[in-house]
Amino acid sequence: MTNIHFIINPIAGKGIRYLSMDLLKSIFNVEEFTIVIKYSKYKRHATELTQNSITEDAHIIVACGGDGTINEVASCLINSSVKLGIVPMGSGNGLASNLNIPRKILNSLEIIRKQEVIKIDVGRVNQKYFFSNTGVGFDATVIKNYESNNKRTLIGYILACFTSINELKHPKKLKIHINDTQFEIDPFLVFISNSNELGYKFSLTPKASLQDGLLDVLIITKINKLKMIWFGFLVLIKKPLLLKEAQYYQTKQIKVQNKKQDYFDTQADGEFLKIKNETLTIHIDTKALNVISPILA
Ligand SMILES: Nc1ncnc2c1ncn2[C@@H]1O[C@H](COP(=O)(O)OP(=O)(O)OP(=O)(O)O)[C@@H](O)[C@H]1O
Repeated sequence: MTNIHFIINPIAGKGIRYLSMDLLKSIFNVEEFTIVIKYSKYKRHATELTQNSITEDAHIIVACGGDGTINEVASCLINSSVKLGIVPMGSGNGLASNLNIPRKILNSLEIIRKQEVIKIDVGRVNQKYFFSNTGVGFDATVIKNYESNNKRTLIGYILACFTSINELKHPKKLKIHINDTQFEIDPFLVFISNSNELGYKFSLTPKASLQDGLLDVLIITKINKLKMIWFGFLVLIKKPLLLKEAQYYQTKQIKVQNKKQDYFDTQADGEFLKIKNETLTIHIDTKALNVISPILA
């Protein structure tokens, strides 16, 4: 028997997310599968539920939600033989889209039933895992505003971008160590990505791959508000790297130091995060997670 556990974030995306046992039984034959359904009740609860599922000998744990839910579930499955399944129920669903997992629930369940697994890379910023992206500067401010406006939709992200343009405080003089070089910048954005998609098919790191053992890094120095709007336009037409101030790197590790402050306002997979340290060390663990995906291994 295969033990399959579904961990559902009921407020992901447009909200009121659920899966019925009848639907699941119609796809996962009860003679082959034992099905368990759990709902998260608060932030980070999916992590506790996943840890319990591992103790209960789950073979497959399915994160049903967006990138935040996937992060909470997958962080417990690094270097484990338990397979991660994904049912995209979030707003952006960047990681699911990069993995070619369809948004239609029935289709994503069919993929999970086939159990074809690939290994993907996993990023880490200090002690915190990320699967899609992390960053300092504009993206962290956008996520902070997105979380406070309570609209988990594309409109929510767009509103958060406009609020952030008005209130962005550029972190001062960050020291960057990357690929044997060091330099100092006043950044608009230091964005580090494992995946090539932010969500809604937008990307800041179009060359990124989940399986290349590398992090893709977009660094943009301080720009004025007009340039920020120009950058937004370039993102919309999928040409973010045309911005003159954009520098693009691929690396296994990047260090970001802030000598003026002993904390960073950052984000990991679209969740706002304050990290109390004057240095962020961001690196990649190659092929450390087993994910059920229609992409061939
Ligand atoms: N019952 C709950 N009540 C409130 N928050 C919850 C609950 N369950 C989970 N959460 C939190 O909801 C947040 C958002 O989840 P998630 O990222 O999956 O959805 P999303 O933001 O709509 O999608 P995406 O990140 O793909 O845009 C996560 O931080 C998670 O911890």
